[in-house]
Amino acid sequence: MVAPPDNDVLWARALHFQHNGSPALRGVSLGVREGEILAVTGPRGSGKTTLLQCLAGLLPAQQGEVWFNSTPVHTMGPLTRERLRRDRFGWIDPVPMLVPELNAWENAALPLLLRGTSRRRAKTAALEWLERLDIGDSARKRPHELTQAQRQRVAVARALATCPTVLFADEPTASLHRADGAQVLRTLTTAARSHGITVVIATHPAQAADLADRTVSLLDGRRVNTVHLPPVSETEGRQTCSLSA
Ligand SMILES: Nc1ncnc2c1ncn2[C@@H]1O[C@H](COP(=O)(O)OP(=O)(O)OP(=O)(O)O)[C@@H](O)[C@H]1O
Repeated sequence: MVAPPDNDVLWARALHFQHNGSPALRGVSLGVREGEILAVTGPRGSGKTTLLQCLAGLLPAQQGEVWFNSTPVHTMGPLTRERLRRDRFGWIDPVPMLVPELNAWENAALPLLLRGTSRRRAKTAALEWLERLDIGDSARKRPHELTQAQRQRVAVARALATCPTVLFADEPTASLHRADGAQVLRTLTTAARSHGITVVIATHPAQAADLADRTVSLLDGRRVNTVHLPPVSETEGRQTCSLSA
């Protein structure tokens, strides 16, 4: 087993995954640099979701390797992967999955509360992110009182509230109208850049060109090309996440 390059926060080698015998990934290798926004594009069924799930430790790689910093994820047991996901990763689904019994700020604060952050600090952090996502006024509303776009903003706030090392976003604007989607993406990428959060986002090529530093394209579970865009030098003025329990 060869350790990944130092400047890659995530690194995958020759990843294979089959869903019930049907191949979804056929030998995908890639590295994700710290602070980078990497877009994963490809037609429906090309393996984008499966790749993100393998990188995030949601699915165990069936063949190949996944490394987070210098730690092999592919050899971790389910509990260790779960802890890694809880402590270091954020995840945004195409359709917002909120707890119906909790209001918007409680949903956004949930990962912090699960980590043991005090309720007061978790609430403060959740409210800050809801404000940044222009949904602060609805902080006390339950999911059924919100529009789909508002629910997705809550899901984005929830993913950012922990200041994850890596944020995985699986077609996060799939359920939104174009204007809503564009604003959510802008807020997400601005927040990620200002906090040094690495982002791996499955998205359409048109959106990828606007928001990502680099694009990896998949077709039938294989990488087909990579587009390099000029690096964005926004490390100056970067904010830090200082939240603790
Ligand atoms: N749970 C599952 N059970 C069986 N097959 C699956 C499952 N999930 C994905 N697949 C299959 O694996 C392949 C890759 O799917 P995946 O969802 O990773 O691609 P995708 O690029 O994210 O597609 P989409 O844009 O439609 O979400 C597809 O052929 C898909 O039908």
